Amino acid sequence: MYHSINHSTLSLVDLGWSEFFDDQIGSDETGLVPVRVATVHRSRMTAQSVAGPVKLRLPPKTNTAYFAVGDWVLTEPRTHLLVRLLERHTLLQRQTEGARTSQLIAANVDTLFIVTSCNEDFNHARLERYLVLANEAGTTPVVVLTKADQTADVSPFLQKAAELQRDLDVVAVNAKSDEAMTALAPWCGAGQTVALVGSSGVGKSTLLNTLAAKSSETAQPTGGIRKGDDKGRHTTTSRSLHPIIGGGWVIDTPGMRTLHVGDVGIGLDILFSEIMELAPQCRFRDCSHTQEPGCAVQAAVAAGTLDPERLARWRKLAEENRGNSVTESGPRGNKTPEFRGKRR
Ligand SMILES: Nc1nc2c(ncn2[C@@H]2O[C@H](COP(=O)(O)OP(=O)(O)OP(=O)(O)O)[C@@H](O)[C@H]2O)c(=O)[nH]1
Ligand SMILES: [Zn+2]
Repeated sequence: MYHSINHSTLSLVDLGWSEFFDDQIGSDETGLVPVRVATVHRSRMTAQSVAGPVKLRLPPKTNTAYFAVGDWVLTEPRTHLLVRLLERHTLLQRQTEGARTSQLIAANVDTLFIVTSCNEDFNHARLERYLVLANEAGTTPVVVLTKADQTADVSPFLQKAAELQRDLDVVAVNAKSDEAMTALAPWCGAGQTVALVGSSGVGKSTLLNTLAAKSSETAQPTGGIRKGDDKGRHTTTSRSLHPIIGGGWVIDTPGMRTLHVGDVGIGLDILFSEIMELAPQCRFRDCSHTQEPGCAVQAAVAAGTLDPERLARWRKLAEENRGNSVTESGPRGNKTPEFRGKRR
């Protein structure tokens, strides 16, 4: 089976362009060409243009760490010289331990496919961290449960995933099969951008190869999983923008071992909305929901409508977020909130 992308039929809208970006073009910039960043390396970057892939010419002293895969940039038509980065619609980023700025994961992503498999990779606390990341970026999260073909019953996994966040979409697939493509089609239409995150070995590369219908020469290498511990080996090393068959774009991300949270207040409130909605009913406005009298959150735990482990995970993330946020005073309070995504 061989598929090819006919670049001559691509429009800017097919590439993910919208009014949001159009509105940013100055009257003196109409001669410049918008292209979408496809790969970011230490000293070089490539992009997708309506005419196909291009190698960007970078001005001297360009710091490529300020650019993310999925970014829209304006370029000189003949030289492909990078002129200006356009403001992002969404920005997925993560805090790195001890780092003063965050690491950019991907920009202008509509949907984040949070990939986990129907085995012991499934981990509430880890998935909740990915959900916070997506919520904070303004990106719609979808939990994709892979290896549905390797479990007798997917329903407990579907159930556990659906409980992670209100109105969360959850899909179970065999990442190796073309049916995965059909199941994920609602988020992969023309001009839509999805990104894949998840632990090593859950099937991100396999899913990417299915979505992009990679031939064996262009396929991402996939790692054979080690028997016994359900942990894969790291096989993905860099991120890039790939066309999805039938429309849309997919960005793969290298396995992220640690995912710290900071400056994600909105992301946390969306994730734990059932807890947030109880808080105003507590007797004390500054209730810590631990042992205060008249605490609506503790009452929900006692009534069996709120899982105490869920409450404990909220507490842990909220505390970590407080310690890592710029709005807090203290040693980390002088961080500059640069390059933050715009919320919808
Ligand atoms: N049967 C089955 N095997 C799968 C499925 N998804 C992934 N695999 C297998 O699981 C192994 C790991 O998949 P990868 O796609 O390499 O995982 P990854 O998430 O890209 O891993 P990293 O590159 O390390 O981040 C491979 O041997 C895949 O063939 C699935 O849905 N069903
Ligand atoms: Zn309370």
